Amino acid sequence: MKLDTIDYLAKDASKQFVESLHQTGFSVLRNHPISQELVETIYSEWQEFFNSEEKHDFKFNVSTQDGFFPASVSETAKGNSVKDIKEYYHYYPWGQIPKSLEENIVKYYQLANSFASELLCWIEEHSPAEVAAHYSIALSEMIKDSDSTLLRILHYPPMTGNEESGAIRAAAHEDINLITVLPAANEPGLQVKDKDGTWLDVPSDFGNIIINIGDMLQETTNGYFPSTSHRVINPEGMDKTKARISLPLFLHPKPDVVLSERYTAHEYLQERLKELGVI
Ligand SMILES: O=C(O)CCC(=O)C(=O)O
Ligand SMILES: [Fe+2]
Repeated sequence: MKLDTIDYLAKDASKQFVESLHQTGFSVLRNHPISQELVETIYSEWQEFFNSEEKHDFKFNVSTQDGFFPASVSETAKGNSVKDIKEYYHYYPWGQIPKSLEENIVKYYQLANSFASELLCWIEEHSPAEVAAHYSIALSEMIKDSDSTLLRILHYPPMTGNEESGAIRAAAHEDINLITVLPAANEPGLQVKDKDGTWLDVPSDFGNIIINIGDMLQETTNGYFPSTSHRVINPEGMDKTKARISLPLFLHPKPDVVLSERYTAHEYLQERLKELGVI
């Protein structure tokens, strides 16, 4: 398996993009319309937030899952017993957000959502007819005005040497949602699992944007678009002292969208959150 970066401005970009998603579950775009300056500003604003004590004033609401998740309650990936070495913030447009961080996050949320909608149109356009026949509504309609789409701001702190044995920044997992839009983080570490089980580095040049398939689109397409395992490995050498910030947007359909004969989006999400021990 090979992950090339695709030029968003190329004539056949949409075709290459969708082919890569079909083959690998991942696609990496350069020359895309998401402002790198905005992404960098967000990284530095949130680094400051995670370094401050203010974050504890925004502790997540258990029932609605918005807000700050400290490392002590951080996720344990499905099938894993050790917690990931990370803390994060869940932003929803209806959820809590520090005033000083609101403007850029709202701007980014809107930009990335409309970009995702264009990419879902690309996916639909290049889906084989027998796959597209199972879309209950247009893919871009599934996420339109959805309250469930989640922007996660992730902070992987510098390594201290006291981490739990076997813990990594993000253990191997698959995303639950339809697709994920992920600007390359400010530090490396993201890897994707090849069909033969080898871990490959995702080309994460600063400025690239990574799109991956989640379980919901895999369910809807009966596996035509695979939801591939990925992880974030720990830094080595000099990089150990560096924090890593990343900004995945998890595109979630509206709850009553029918994904397949077996599931609506709501039913699917509940089942997966239960498995994760989040609810
Ligand atoms: O931090 C990253 O680059 C990836 C994070 C991720 O895969 C996730 O939060 O689902
Ligand atoms: Fe992920």
